[in-house]
Amino acid sequence: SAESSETLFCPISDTVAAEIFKKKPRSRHHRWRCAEVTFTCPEEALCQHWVSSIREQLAAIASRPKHLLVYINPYSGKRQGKRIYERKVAPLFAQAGVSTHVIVTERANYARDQLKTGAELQKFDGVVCVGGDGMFSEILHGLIWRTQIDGGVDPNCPEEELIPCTLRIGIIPAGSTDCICFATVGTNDPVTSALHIIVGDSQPMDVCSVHHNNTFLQYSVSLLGYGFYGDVLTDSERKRWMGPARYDLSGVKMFLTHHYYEGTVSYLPAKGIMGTPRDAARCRSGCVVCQHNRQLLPEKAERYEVDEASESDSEWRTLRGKFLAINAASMSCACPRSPKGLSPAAHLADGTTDLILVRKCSRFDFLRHLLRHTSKDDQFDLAFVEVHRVRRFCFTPRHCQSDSDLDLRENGKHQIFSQICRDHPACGCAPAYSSWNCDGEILNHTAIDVRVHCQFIQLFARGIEEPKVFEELPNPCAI
Ligand SMILES: Nc1ncnc2c1ncn2[C@@H]1O[C@H](COP(=O)(O)OP(=O)(O)OP(=O)(O)O)[C@@H](O)[C@H]1O
Ligand SMILES: CCCCCCCCCCCCC/C=C/[C@@H](O)[C@H](CO)NC(=O)CCCCC
Ligand SMILES: [Ca+2]
Repeated sequence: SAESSETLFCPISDTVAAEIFKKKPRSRHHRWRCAEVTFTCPEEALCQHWVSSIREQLAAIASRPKHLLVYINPYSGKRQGKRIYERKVAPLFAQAGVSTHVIVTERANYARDQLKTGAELQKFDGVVCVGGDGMFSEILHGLIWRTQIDGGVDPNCPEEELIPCTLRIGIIPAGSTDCICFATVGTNDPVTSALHIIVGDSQPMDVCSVHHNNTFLQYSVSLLGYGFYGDVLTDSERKRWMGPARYDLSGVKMFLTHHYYEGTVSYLPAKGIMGTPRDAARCRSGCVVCQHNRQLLPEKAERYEVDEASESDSEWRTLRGKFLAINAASMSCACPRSPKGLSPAAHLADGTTDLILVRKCSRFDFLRHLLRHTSKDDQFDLAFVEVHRVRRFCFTPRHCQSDSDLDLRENGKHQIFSQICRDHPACGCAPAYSSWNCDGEILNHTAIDVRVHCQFIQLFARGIEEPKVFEELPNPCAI
């Protein structure tokens, strides 16, 4: 009788593929590809039995999503989002039996607003965004907001214990920076991300809430940057038509302008935790530092009391000065521009953020600091740079000590003058204020209060896998 064969869908990493097929691993680490493995057996009935058993086993894995809500931003990055999804991702979802409800966004905040109020979320196992960090931010805001309102929690209160979101978020990278995807997967490759979604991976992630007085402003998972990165973002928004290259042009421009800003930073150091921002070790798949530090935090009710106690214990530290940049990196912020990131030893899910203060220095020194983001040298090993691992911090710009100053400034006057100064750096008048870059969005307040919420959301990812040495791999024939 004729032999029967059936091809099964099997995502594997390059290194495992190399071991199975005895090829050399490809140089671009962390990419996953589909491989076809054909099994043959002498009887068709037996073959069908195998196929249906394997399908049943796969369907029984509860962590694998079966129904996904997908939002595509058609204007992300090089405007390839729709094409990337249709050509590279949709066929994989179909092959893996994942059903989808796909929505192409019609305007900015379309996805966020739908998730906040309209979308019926009960029937989905996760929400996927096709786009960049801004699109991810929309999904994050929609889901967090919806969860708090449904649970009766007031997001405007900075002390409120937020309710974590249960729906996982998937990112199909199609943006300009793709920092969140890169730092959680190790590459910004749509096929790899689709496969992590299909196999149902989970990666917890910290979320910072940002408040001004008692008003909620925004959530952040990657970079909160005042000074250099705030100015780069403000300038680059007017060059959106250039696509991803806008950041390079604005980066050079803002480096040459060399503005510094005065202000006061207060922070609550993360005490008793494992890890420091100067460690050589990195946050990797199954990170023990993240697991350990999560366990240090007491459960909900007690945690609130402990935070209150430590804050009143005056463990807060305060620094004043002139800063070229104030950055809070809740994760490494690794991206194709800087594969080691703004804070290479930061952790995805340890309940802390790395507060990096770059004080006023010469252009030459600032360039040394920036260039070290792209080399092996330590960007913190410079006299004008300091870094602290913190649970919470506040910033107040120098000219903003009272509420009345604040209202005047934020209602336009400051915006107009700082814009004139930015556009005409030759006027010699340095602007008093920068803006906060919050995961690629500009905040419209400069005095902010930031608090880290440990492991607040879950992504369809598994963290960056350490490349394995060949000999360490099990022999597939022996399993
Ligand atoms: N249909 C749409 N039309 C215009 N803007 C949109 C639309 N859908 C989403 N947006 C907005 O586009 C902005 C940029 O999107 P996104 O982050 O996906 O791309 P990017 O800026 O190129 O990438 P990155 O954030 O990685 O730098 C987001 O702020 C998002 O709110
Ligand atoms: C003169 C040579 C200088 C070389 C310096 C390279 C330093 C690169 C560090 C890159 C840090 C990226 C941090 C990520 C921030 C994202 O949340 C945000 C949203 O996508 N992207 C930007 O704000 C876009 C920010 C782009 C900054 C360039
Ligand atoms: Ca963190």
